[in-house]
Amino acid sequence: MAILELRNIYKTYNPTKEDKGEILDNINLSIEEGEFVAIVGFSGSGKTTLVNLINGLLKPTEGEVIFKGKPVEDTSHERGVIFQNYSLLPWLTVYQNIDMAIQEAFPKASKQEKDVRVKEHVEMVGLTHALNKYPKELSGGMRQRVSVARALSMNPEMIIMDEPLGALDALTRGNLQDEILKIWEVNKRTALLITNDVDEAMYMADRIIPLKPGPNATLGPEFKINIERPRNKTALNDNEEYKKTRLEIIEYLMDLGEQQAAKSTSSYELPDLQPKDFRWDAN
Ligand SMILES: Nc1ncnc2c1ncn2[C@@H]1O[C@H](COP(=O)(O)OP(=O)(O)OP(=O)(O)O)[C@@H](O)[C@H]1O
Repeated sequence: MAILELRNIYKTYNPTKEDKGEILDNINLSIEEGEFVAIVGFSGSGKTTLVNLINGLLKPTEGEVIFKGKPVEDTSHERGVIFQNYSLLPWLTVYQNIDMAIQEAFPKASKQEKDVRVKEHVEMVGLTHALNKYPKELSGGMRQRVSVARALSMNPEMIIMDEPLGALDALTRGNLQDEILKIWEVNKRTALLITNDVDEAMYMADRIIPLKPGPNATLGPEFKINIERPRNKTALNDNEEYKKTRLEIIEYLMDLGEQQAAKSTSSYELPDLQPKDFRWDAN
């Protein structure tokens, strides 16, 4: 059963102006319960706008976002978002940041239940030693771990990730990818990852859907990643299916980039593409 459906989404931030600045157009997507879907997009193509529409922070100009059969009207702890920029409250400790989220999702839980839940999730991301630290005392990787713990502590049915690991070094990024995958598999959640990293998308997702460059960005054809889980980064480099699909995706994105460059006088950035013969070393 589809847990999330995007139906004919059109989004502009200036509906009344002559130059409407259309961001997204004709976005249609259906995500099944338990799936892990990645959307790979060009910089500035409208990825965050799409996340905010799904999350309920924004409303589509036209079309509908349907979650569990009902139109999304507002944010909800059923959809946990892990943002690009950690978004922790700087005046609260790790414990307090997570406690606040739990308070919102489980207002009737007792103090002790909430305490157990905070500690359980902090432990899940290996930060028990930093429970009483403030965000400024943590590294980027640790802050992002807190964001992951906070999103998951609300027990969301769907985890939505907006380029959550972009700012991290390769080792921390690899470790967090594995942690997120573990949590997704063990808890049988649905996940949507927005990224500009094709390899990250291929390692984590069941299907990859490109978001074409805007204005009027729309979704491209999906690429299925038919590779058994758990996936092993070293083995993936020699997996024929992986190599073939990776090449298809990269060629598709490069073609899109070239078409866009021919149309546009302004410069823009491609997704994080690596040369076709690049080998991804395991961490
Ligand atoms: N509140 C807003 N009002 C007007 N325009 C906006 C607003 N938010 C975003 N935009 C514009 O919408 C377009 C898409 O922005 P968005 O942040 O969704 O893209 P993105 O793919 O997430 O970008 P990046 O890869 O840089 O994070 C950009 O041209 C941006 O300037």
